[in-house]
Amino acid sequence: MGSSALVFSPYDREVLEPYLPPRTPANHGSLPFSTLTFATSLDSAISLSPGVQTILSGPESKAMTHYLRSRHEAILVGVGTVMADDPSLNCRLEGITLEQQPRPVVIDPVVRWDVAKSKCLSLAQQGKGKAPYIVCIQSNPPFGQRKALEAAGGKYIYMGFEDAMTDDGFRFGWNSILTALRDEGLHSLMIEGGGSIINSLLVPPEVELISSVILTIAPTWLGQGGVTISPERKEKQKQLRLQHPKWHPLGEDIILCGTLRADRGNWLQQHSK
Ligand SMILES: NC(=O)c1ccc[n+]([C@@H]2O[C@H](COP(=O)([O-])OP(=O)(O)OC[C@H]3O[C@@H](n4cnc5c(N)ncnc54)[C@H](O)[C@@H]3O)[C@@H](O)[C@H]2O)c1
Ligand SMILES: Nc1nc(=O)c(N)c(NC[C@H](O)[C@H](O)[C@H](O)COP(=O)(O)O)[nH]1
Repeated sequence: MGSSALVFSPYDREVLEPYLPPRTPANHGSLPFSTLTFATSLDSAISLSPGVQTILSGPESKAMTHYLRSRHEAILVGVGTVMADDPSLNCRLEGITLEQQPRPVVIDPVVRWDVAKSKCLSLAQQGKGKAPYIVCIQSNPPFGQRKALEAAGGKYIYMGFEDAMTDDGFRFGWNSILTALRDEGLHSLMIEGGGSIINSLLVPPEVELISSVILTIAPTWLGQGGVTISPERKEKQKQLRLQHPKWHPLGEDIILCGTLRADRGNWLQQHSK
């Protein structure tokens, strides 16, 4: 995505409003309002392959993503995404103050990402975004990286070792991740990807932690071999279906909003036009 300021219309903002975190944060103690949001192709791919950044959003839905960034206190991605994209993870809408910028959160269990060389940290050093919080298990990250991160206002958040080890590496439970972020004072979280992060959230019981879903669907097929969104289906699991879906065309793309959480249904029914 480029660096010029973006504009998102008041009409489009109103359409999204029922799916966004309340402007006054909810009860102290509750987990962050978590919005799952990503751009997908018609064949459910979010990129051509794991290490490749693939632009799917058109200019209008790109502006929407930046509006979403302005409406959440944090923006979460996995280490695969920061390694592939070296993203800015800031909001480039006109008139956004540093206070309104989202806090980037990167899930990076064994600290593979060199934050000191990242665009994201460089922007924080220039006052154009906040420095990231890195969720990891590694209790001794490289000294130079830690120094640069902390000097810019970022930090490592250390998760417990005991529960995290699986056959294919370290996996933190989503409840634990959201609890750790709540304890950092974050009330709302926009989860942008990548594939591993999204697929691991779209299974019960984790799916109940997602407050809203806002997808960009681009009119393109990426073909086989891409990073696809297709969560594991557990035995006897019911079909996972978006509740209270709302379709909203934006440029050449379509935005699909909805919820997966039983307790959000009534609220959405009352507030959706
Ligand atoms: N189209 C979009 O909206 C969009 C959004 C984000 C990323 N992407 C693309 O997705 C691709 C990256 O996806 P990916 O699946 O390879 O990487 P990812 O960003 O999902 O990161 C995966 C890594 O995160 C860590 N991780 C994930 N869940 C964890 C958990 N519960 N506990 C501990 N660690 C966990 C693991 O180390 C894992 O290897 C890139 O090509 C990127 O461009 C696209
Ligand atoms: N909404 C959206 N449309 C896309 O076409 C695309 N590729 C992404 N990808 C999300 C991922 O998190 C990327 O890393 C950031 O979109 C890049 O982020 P920056 O603009 O550099 O901040 N997201």
